[in-house]
Amino acid sequence: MEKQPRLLSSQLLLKSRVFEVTLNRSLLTWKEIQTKKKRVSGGAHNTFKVGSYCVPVSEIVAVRETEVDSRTKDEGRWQKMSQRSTEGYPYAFTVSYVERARQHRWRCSDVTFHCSDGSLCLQWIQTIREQLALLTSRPKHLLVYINPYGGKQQGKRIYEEKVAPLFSRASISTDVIVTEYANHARDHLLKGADLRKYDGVVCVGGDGMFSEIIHGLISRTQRDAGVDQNRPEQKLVSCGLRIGIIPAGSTDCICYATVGINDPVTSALHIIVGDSQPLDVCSVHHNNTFLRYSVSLLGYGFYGDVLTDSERKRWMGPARYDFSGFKTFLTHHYYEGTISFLPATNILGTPRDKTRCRAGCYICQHNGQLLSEDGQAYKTDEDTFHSEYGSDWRVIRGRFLAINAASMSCACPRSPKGLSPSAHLADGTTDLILVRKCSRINFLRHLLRHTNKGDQFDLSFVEVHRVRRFRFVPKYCEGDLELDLREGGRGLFGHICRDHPACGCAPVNSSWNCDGEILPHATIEVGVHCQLIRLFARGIEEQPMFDDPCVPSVI
Ligand SMILES: Nc1ncnc2c1ncn2[C@@H]1O[C@H](COP(=O)(O)OP(=O)(O)OP(=O)(O)O)[C@@H](O)[C@H]1O
Ligand SMILES: CCCCCCCCCCCCC/C=C/[C@@H](O)[C@H](CO)NC(C)=O
Ligand SMILES: [Ca+2]
Repeated sequence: MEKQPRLLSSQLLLKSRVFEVTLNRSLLTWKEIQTKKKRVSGGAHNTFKVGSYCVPVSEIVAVRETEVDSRTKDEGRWQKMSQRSTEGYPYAFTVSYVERARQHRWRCSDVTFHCSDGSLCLQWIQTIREQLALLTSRPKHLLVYINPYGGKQQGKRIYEEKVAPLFSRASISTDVIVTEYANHARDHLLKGADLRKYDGVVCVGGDGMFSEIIHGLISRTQRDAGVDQNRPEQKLVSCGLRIGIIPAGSTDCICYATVGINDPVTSALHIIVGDSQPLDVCSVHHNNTFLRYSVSLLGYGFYGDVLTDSERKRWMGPARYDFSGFKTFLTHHYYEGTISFLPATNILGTPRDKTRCRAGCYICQHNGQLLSEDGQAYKTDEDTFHSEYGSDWRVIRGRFLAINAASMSCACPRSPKGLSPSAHLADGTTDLILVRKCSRINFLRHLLRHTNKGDQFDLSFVEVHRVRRFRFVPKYCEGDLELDLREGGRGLFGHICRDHPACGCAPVNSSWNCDGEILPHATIEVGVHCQLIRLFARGIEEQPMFDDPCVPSVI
């Protein structure tokens, strides 16, 4: 690696020991000067190692002047520091930086360096600040929406106690709106907010709240650009503002699948360092009318029924999904219909390969580049689009327990590898998973494989296709019949019995679960818009970085 010119280098005191501290354009390093040696155990001979640490400048949160007291704070308790320990070093500055912990968790840690004179101390502070100012991808002013009722209703507390102090340490100013009703954030983004003032939007809540934010932002962007969202084949304009997710919901699938953990401090730090992760967005239409956008799961059958049932049990909090999941599993309803899809061809990756979408994903970059070069998915090619029964499209009629389209892995704490473990965040495709009618025990095998190492696709009744577009038409959908059935119309068609002798009144149609919202129609048409939005995230990092030399650990 090319050696970077030093911007500053001084001998400073850290915890009573003298370190050579160096700053160049990309790294802050501190190396103990060998006055004392640290014994490292484990060898036949005694070996000695000198502490040497480094932090990338891009992961420094802030630097501040620190008042030197005879008392110093150490690991949460106040300790008396001997007068000798800071003698000759009466000035100090503290660097806050990102430290990696287990399971993709980030923490904000502090290191305080003591200096022999005041001007040197100020020079360090000023030079580090100048370096931080060069990081133009960092947000300075954010618009924050808090859903006080998401998840365990802790959104406001989480933001105030864990996130706001970090934003203020990083000199990020915020306008905060605590929502007062559902769709408050969406409508504010769509109609009220002056978005030119902000470098990004932050959503404190769960997947449903995130969905509100993207609907506000995407629709606003299309409206401003004069783009008609009702045309399914329309190429959409990508959004300029990045979105940060502070997880405070029940599933927090989008946060988990893009960061690797649902932890508010980790997410806040990804926002502060100005990460950027593009994300595919599916548009969902019914009869040439725009319905909704989806970034994670579009699920018909099992996941639609789980959601429909769980919405009536919101009072249970996150546990409602377990309750409704178990209940829906027992009902074991299947649904008939026709699914047609346009397979994604000439791309890297398949839904059954072992590659995982990780930070800096090559497959996303490669496939995204292909799409932007030839505009393949949106040639506004009425021909391809309408040739449903032409050679490009595939058509499958059948009885399904579940039809799931996963535009990302949909990993979440309940299923750490997700519904489609090899799906990509930004490759312009969605993984269409068809689970045909099978026995309860087989369906259970499929479900349980979401939670263990088993391959949930390696079952005769499951198939998975990586697609750019798909359509679904339920068997029973003529005219108003569909609506009548869906709206619980207990009228003429409300109780159509099929071969369910036990209940005698199985519903003929399910509903679509669209990122946790129920769609009003079963007949839908879906297209993937490659990298339409960007998050303050970087994708899941390849491995816990404990052994990486470039974190504050002994080199
Ligand atoms: N002030 C509010 N009052 C009532 N509902 C709100 C309010 N603000 C937002 N909402 C709605 O609450 C719904 C659920 O919120 P959210 O997604 O934050 O939590 P969740 O459903 O518990 O979590 P998840 O979506 O991860 O399962 C969203 O659809 C959102 O539109
Ligand atoms: C009877 C055993 C069942 C075990 C099943 C475990 C499978 C869990 C897979 C969960 C995937 C969730 C995908 C995310 C969907 C979100 O969009 C949505 C809104 O938050 N959440 C749900 C639960 O619909
Ligand atoms: Ca994708």
